[in-house]
Amino acid sequence: MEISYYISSWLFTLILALAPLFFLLILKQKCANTKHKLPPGQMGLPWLGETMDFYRAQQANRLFEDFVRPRIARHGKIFKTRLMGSPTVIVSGAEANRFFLSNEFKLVMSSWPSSSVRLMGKNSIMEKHGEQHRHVHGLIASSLGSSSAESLVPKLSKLVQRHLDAHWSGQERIYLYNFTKNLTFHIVFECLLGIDVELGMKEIFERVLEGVFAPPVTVPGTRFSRAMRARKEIERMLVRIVRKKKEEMDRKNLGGGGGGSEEGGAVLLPRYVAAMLRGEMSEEEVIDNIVLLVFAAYDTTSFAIAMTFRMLAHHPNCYQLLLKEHMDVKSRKGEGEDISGEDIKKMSYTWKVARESIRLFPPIFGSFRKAIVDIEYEGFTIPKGWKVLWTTYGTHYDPEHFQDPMSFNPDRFEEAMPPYVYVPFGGGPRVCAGSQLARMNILVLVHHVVTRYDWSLIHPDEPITVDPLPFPVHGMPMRISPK
Ligand code: HEM
Repeated sequence: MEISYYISSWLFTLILALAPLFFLLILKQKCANTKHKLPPGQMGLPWLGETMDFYRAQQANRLFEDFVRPRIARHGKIFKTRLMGSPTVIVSGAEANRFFLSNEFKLVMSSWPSSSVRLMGKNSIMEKHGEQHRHVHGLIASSLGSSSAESLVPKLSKLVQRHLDAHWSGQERIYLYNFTKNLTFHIVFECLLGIDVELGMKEIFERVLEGVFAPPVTVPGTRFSRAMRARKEIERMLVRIVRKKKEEMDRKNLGGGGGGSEEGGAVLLPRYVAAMLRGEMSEEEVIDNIVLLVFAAYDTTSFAIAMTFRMLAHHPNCYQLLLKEHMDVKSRKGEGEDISGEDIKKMSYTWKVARESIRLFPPIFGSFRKAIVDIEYEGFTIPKGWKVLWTTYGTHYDPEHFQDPMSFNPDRFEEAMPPYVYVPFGGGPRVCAGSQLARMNILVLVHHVVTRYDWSLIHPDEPITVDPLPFPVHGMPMRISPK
């Protein structure tokens, strides 16, 4: 009796003594919860999260309609989910684009699947940060600043005509998307890099690109292991080409301050090799960045061209305006005289048509970043290590920025856009380094097609699928006849 009385009074004293401590702990937890408030949203199943819904929507090219929009309606423009095991916050709107894209390296860093990194190489621009990133980005961007890109026009125009002669002459039906892929591949190598395309090169590159988003399984027979083998083949080819260029430039003593510009203006390989000779880039960096450029340019530009023609087929009035623009350019040329960088400036309506097509059909839906610190944004905390996904659709399809957003209206580009609203080429330090080349590629091809051929689409509403970037399922067959 005495013992039980002793124990209960001892317990009572202990509880009394610890009560303030418990109270403080609960208070602290509550404060922490309100201070570190996670965005609303569903994390879904363990590890898998909402991955299946995300990929189903993406594959049908309905990521915004079927995945993002319903969640914005439920939770608002910032919401959390879980994709492929990673807690992820999806953000929408111009302010979110500005915040996350301009804070690259400070709050976030771009985040690619390990298969992409292994196939592009760990020395490519996608894996570079800070000063090293700025150097490589600067080399590409200065080769393709608007005036340098315009200096590529004569070469690009000859290449386009050569491809039209080789693949369209005498044909009644061509596959536009497949044609533009082949053409873009040659443009990147021959016009931008200054490398002749060798037999079988494109097929090997395609095998590399097929594995870029595949699971990184190295068992023989998988997409990824095939892609890794192709990557080694490409590497051998490129090492030979880069070393040959290095010897040539070494002999001519062209490594110095001119950055290789003595070797031919905007052409990039001599610039890369000059940086190598100055000790600013390694051979591995040059090789990895060549592979990365093909990956960055190939499917994106081809899809942009395909969608521009699709929109022209759907909007005959716009086509008439565009055709007049090109016939005017052609009529001012002498017999056999080719277009120049100056003529590109006269294709402003065509560029509006292309920009509007890319707004509605962005080749890249957005991209992933990883939080490198805890981020406070809009009253929520995004914990360090979480992924952030910004999307082009978040602004491109928003009536706040684009009146009647799903309608095709090239004239909306007469007004200047506020920053971070029209973002098919991204923004901030990682803004697309090749947007000017994409512009030249689109304008020059459109010019030669519409001035030389009458054309119509065989499937004007051809379905688009995504794997991992969007493309028309039948390769966009077109009926053509010479004018
Ligand atoms: C219509 C065609 C194109 C579209 C829509 C496009 C879109 C984009 C986007 C959205 C990004 C940023 C990705 C991110 O923020 O993570 C990007 C980056 C990049 N693009 Fe493009 N691109 C196109 C064509 C090209 C071409 C033709 C080239 C070069 C030949 C190119 C080279 C690059 C490079 C090097 C980067 C990485 C920049 C960096 O990390 O600093 N792109 N592109």
